[in-house]
Amino acid sequence: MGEFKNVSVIKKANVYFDGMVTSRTVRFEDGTEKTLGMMLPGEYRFNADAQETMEILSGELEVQVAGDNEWKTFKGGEAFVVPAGSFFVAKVKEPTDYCCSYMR
Ligand SMILES: O=P(O)(O)O[C@H]1O[C@H](CO)[C@@H](O)[C@H]1O
Ligand SMILES: Nc1ncnc2[nH]cnc12
Repeated sequence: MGEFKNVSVIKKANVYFDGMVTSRTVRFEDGTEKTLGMMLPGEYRFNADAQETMEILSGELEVQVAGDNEWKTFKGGEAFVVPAGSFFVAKVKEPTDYCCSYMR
């Protein structure tokens, strides 16, 4: 599914880590939101208030989700889940395109 239909897109970009990570918010008719983002190479910690699913569209990163003591590599076509109220650390190896789905 390469596109979303009947959505609202918030004009203002979400900017993190001095612009090394940016995203756009897409709002669906049922009130749920996803963000479409790009992460440039670097290491970042992301807080996750709500549970989220990070779908990697292209690129490569290593991820450690809160509490895990291992790093897992994800590439285009793969995804990982971050529990609500936790965080994950990402070591981004190349520009990484992602779609993050937030569970309300
Ligand atoms: O949405 P909050 O909790 O502010 O967290 C966001 O802000 C932090 C970067 O400033 C990252 O951890 C990102 O996940
Ligand atoms: N928790 C998060 N998940 C995905 N992208 C983000 N950008 C900033 N925080 C994020």
